[in-house]
Amino acid sequence: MSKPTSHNRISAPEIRARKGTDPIVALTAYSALTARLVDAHADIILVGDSLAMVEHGMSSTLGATLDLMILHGKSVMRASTRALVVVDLPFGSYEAGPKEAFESAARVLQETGCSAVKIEGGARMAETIDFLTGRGIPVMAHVGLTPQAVMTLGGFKIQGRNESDWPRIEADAAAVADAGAFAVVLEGTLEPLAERITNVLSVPTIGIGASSKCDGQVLVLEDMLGFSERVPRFVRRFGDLGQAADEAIRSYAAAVKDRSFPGEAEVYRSKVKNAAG
Ligand SMILES: Nc1nc(=O)c2c([nH]1)NC[C@@H]1CN(c3ccc(C(=O)N[C@@H](CCC(=O)O)C(=O)O)cc3)CN21
Ligand SMILES: CC(C)C(=O)C(=O)O
Ligand SMILES: [Mg+2]
Repeated sequence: MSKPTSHNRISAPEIRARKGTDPIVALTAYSALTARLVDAHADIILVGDSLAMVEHGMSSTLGATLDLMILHGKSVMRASTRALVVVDLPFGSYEAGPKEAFESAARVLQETGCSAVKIEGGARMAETIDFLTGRGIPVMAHVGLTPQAVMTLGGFKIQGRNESDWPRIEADAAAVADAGAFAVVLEGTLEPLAERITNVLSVPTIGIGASSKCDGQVLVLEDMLGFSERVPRFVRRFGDLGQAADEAIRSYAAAVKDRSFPGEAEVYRSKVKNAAG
């Protein structure tokens, strides 16, 4: 029996088994263009609901809808072959209960062909994570700074600044791991707390603004490429593509205005055909 092509991808169990081995490389991608670039080097491509802000100019992630996530998920799947593709379940598509979460997650897997979903929340999401994983849907969890809770948190606030909050965040991470999550994103948490959680958890932690001791790291691609104008402190700009793009677009505009574009090589000058041949 020939293997379906999707089985050439890294699987959720393979990511789980990476705990304590070499670091897991994850990045976001929302489109075919960026998915192709990331697929060459990353273990996990996350179709993050941050696309609401980065790609659609919204001021939070709350405006991402299930239809929008599926549209971007399909695009990423078409242009990737190796990486495990995880799609964020957006705000309002899973919080009401396990059944709502299953219906949303099943749509995402069926319509995009991706392998897993990510949901935000700790202990309160344990029942939902157990329900999904028990029905064939791998779940990546996300605790600490959970951007979908921006309104109740009062902003994108780093978590665990008060040591009295640590037991709650540790319990959240343990609860989602026990419920069957194959990995846990730890976002915007104090470094020693992230290290402690990584040491006690049986599944990999993927850090963003967390700790180099996490089992892997994730960043928003446009942030690390240097496209984003303002970025959180935890972002390292590994490139300056925003400036490179600005210079290219400026040159194009100048060339159009001074009529140096299009040039000889960029126009068609073959002999004009006439009735005589
Ligand atoms: N482009 C982009 N990159 C991201 O990393 C990202 C998104 N969008 N959207 C969803 C969330 C929101 N994120 C954010 C956004 C801002 C801060 C931020 O400005 N934090 C302050 C610290 C605040 C504090 O100390 O409590 C900072 O200075 O880094 C953090 C995470 C991370 N995620
Ligand atoms: C930052 C990552 C973890 C995310 O959830 C997103 O991009 O939406
Ligand atoms: Mg997200």
